[in-house]
Amino acid sequence: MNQHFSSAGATLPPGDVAPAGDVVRIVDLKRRFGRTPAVDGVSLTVRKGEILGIIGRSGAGKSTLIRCLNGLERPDAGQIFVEGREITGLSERDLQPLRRRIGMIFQHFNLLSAKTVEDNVALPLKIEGRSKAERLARAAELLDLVGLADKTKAYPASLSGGQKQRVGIARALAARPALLLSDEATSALDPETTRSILSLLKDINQKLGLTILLITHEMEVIRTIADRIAVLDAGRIIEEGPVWSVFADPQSEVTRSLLGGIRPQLPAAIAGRFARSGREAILRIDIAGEAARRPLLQELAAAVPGRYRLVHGGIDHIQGEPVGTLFLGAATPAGRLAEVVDFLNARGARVEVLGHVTDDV
Ligand SMILES: Nc1ncnc2c1ncn2[C@@H]1O[C@H](COP(=O)(O)OP(=O)(O)OP(=O)(O)O)[C@@H](O)[C@H]1O
Repeated sequence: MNQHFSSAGATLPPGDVAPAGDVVRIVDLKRRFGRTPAVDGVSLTVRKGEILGIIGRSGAGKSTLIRCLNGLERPDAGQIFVEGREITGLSERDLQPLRRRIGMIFQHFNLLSAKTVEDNVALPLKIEGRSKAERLARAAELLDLVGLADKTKAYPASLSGGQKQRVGIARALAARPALLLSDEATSALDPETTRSILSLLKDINQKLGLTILLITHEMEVIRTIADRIAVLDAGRIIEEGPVWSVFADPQSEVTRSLLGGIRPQLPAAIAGRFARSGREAILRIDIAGEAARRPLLQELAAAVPGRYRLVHGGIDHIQGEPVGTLFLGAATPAGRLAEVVDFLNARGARVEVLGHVTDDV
């Protein structure tokens, strides 16, 4: 892997080689603007072949983190290693070859309107001084990969947003980067086009083993393609883990709020009928992994007598793991609701009693 850096001129202090498999390693990175700590001690690793999603609200520090990573911003403290080479502190000249190891795609595509699709894709290779024949062959190969083989001679203005982003992806891959950095790459696209671009990115990740760092404010994007998620807030990583487990059991209020839009909610028609005298409790049951695989409801009915019915919810699959929320109506003999909650908790479910209804919702 290090052969790419023969001209980088960066020397590594002993012991500072990133472990094999880490494409990016960020250690205690800090960057402040006046009194604002935009990035406030971020440590993060992007492993070879994975898709890591970084999510955060507006102002969380995502752009600053990216700008530090691609060398556009100088951090105040901390270190960034790309394929084991430290980039922090390098001169602009020494940074250039390392910068080429990172391909970027952007929200607004950043294509050159006066150049054809093929020339846009080949541009990074022109900058590298590759021959025209080599550039055209690589552009053709990449346009085929992104499904635009018939648009070689077209100009960006004649393309749809999704097609423009496909050109952006092809261009980002031209110089065979170690990392693809996606900065809100689907934020300007409609939901259907977003799905097709995400599916293309996943496909490329699997086919080429390409490592992807994806910055977004949309949980749906993370859910669809990321392996791991890191939640950034006020310049800090406040939560990190496999996507399915963070979705199943978010630890922070910020993550819960970011997940708000895509987590199942009790329909307002039911919540609006909560009544003090209701006999039937409505429970929210969050389950994932093992708890979602077992016949939980059957076991519950056998352990605590009562009438149980599913009023809303279901099981989704994230990275092949079952993750879901069930809204259960539980009419149990007086005083036994606590047993239901304890039973479910003991089997790894998280349970919340939302309210009570009369039997007819
Ligand atoms: N050049 C700058 N000068 C002053 N303050 C800055 C500068 N760049 C960023 N900031 C501040 O740093 C904090 C983090 O900003 P940043 O743009 O990195 O967040 P973000 O997560 O990318 O937000 P968004 O999603 O809105 O782009 C914000 O409070 C922002 O106002």
